[in-house]
Amino acid sequence: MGDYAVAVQKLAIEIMGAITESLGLGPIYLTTKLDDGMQVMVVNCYPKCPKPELTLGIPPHSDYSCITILLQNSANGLEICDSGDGSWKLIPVVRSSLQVNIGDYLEVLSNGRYKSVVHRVTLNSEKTRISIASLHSLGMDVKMETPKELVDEEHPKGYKESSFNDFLVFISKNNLDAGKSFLNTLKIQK
Ligand SMILES: O=C(O)CCC(=O)C(=O)O
Ligand SMILES: [Fe+2]
Repeated sequence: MGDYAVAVQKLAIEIMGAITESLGLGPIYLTTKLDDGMQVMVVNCYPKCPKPELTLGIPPHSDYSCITILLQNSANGLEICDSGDGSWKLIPVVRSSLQVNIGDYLEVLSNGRYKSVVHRVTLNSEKTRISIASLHSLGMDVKMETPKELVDEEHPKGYKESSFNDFLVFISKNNLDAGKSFLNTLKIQK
């Protein structure tokens, strides 16, 4: 697990380099902040369920990360919400691959050009599902903000800045199962 954690952090920094480059910010824009930042590893186990239609493994949420890199066993279950019509789409497991999800931080950084993905996990009656999620973000008190290069008349600043600590304060006071989203509290009403 230790070797995997180190390798996946390195990969996250590389992917984020490509993403910041795609935003015109250059490939090392966030490297130091991510290197010094938070990596949260979550190991999820969803046992077989005789009546999977009656429950969920994880309710709908978005991740408070820049990106989340997910390693899964062969049991399907991850679904993402189609922001167009609100329908749920199954993400089939592809053998020997990692799933990369965009988190709230990247939506803030990119001023909405990249969208944080709302996802959930369903259960199944045949197989136990195991996943390891690695969430990559900045340091506890380091605020993520939209750089001025990504704000102009056509793209006014859409998000307030926030840190991981701000997120922790939010979840300690709100029930995320009730559909409350931290990202929504950051959106600037236009
Ligand atoms: O188990 C999965 O596929 C997703 C897990 C997840 O969404 C999370 O840990 O935030
Ligand atoms: Fe998640």
